[in-house]
Amino acid sequence: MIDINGSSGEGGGQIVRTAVALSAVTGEPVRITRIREMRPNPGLSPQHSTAISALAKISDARTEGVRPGSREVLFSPGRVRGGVYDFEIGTAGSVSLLIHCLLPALARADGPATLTVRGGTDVRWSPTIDHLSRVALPAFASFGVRARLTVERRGYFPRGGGLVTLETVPGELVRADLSAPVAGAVEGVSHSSNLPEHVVRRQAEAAIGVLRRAGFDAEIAAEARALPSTGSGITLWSGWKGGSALGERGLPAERVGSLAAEELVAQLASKAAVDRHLADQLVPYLALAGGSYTAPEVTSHASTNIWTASRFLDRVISVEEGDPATFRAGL
Ligand SMILES: Nc1ncnc2c1ncn2[C@@H]1O[C@H](COP(=O)(O)OP(=O)(O)OP(=O)(O)O)[C@@H](O)[C@H]1O
Repeated sequence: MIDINGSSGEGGGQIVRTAVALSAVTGEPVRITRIREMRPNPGLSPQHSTAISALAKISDARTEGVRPGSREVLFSPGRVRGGVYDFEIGTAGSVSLLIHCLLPALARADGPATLTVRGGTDVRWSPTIDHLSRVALPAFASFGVRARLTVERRGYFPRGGGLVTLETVPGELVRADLSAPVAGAVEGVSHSSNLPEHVVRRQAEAAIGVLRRAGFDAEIAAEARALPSTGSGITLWSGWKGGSALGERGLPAERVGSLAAEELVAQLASKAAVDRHLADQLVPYLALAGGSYTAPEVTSHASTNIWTASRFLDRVISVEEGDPATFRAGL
């Protein structure tokens, strides 16, 4: 049994997701205490407890303390099974974070899996669904993760109701070295639901303006829909780097487009291979398969994720700070 102090480092939800994910992959039971102790709303949020319950279902795990508000969780996994699963995250919780939590286990399952996940696809403080499908999954694929994601319908805060299908095929994870950025054009999607058509156009035009001034051409798809939830956003990507922003009342569409483009331009200015978010999201795969990658910086999410992974796996991850910073894990 591995004991994890959930208030270590960043002390957020990611320690919990990474700990249960690696527990399911290694078969090593884990007890996580002091969960999100320093957050204004301590303990598990509904989003976290849904992720743990979903992973428990896939890995036939025995659990204790998995409910919103809980500060201590026990997770004792069985065998990870492929199959057909249907998960619903209430309160527009992030579909992407749920998938980040399940993916290491699904990659090592006893067969292919098809998941439908309902919840929020473009919500704050989490990867947009396009960051997951266009930036993270291609990078995970370099480590041998075979997954295909289809966005059937977006879901915005607070109503959610997004619908995503994930198909995975298990296999051996393989060492990868992502040391230089992938050269490629900037692509993107500007999207909205139940808002005037000009919102997606203005978001995209503002983004293109910022990107042009920085020397990048971009092709941005426009997606204006009428869905159960209302909202807007834009995600831009190039290789293993992304930038995104979400609309909100009072925030002009031009500002939303510029914010996403400025984020991507800042990431592209670095010689690093991956963006600052992907750098923490890749840690479980680096720890499982070995290899290396470069990132613009070492965030506290990244160092906390390395610490969590080191509790489950012997492979030592070393980090050289700088821009680019190098993350490396031996054979
Ligand atoms: N704009 C973004 N693009 C891509 N990834 C993002 C973005 N914003 C956040 N993330 C990623 O989402 C994850 C958030 O982890 P974090 O622990 O903060 O989540 P949480 O479960 O909401 O926890 P808490 O509420 O305790 O902070 C990290 O992997 C982070 O890199």
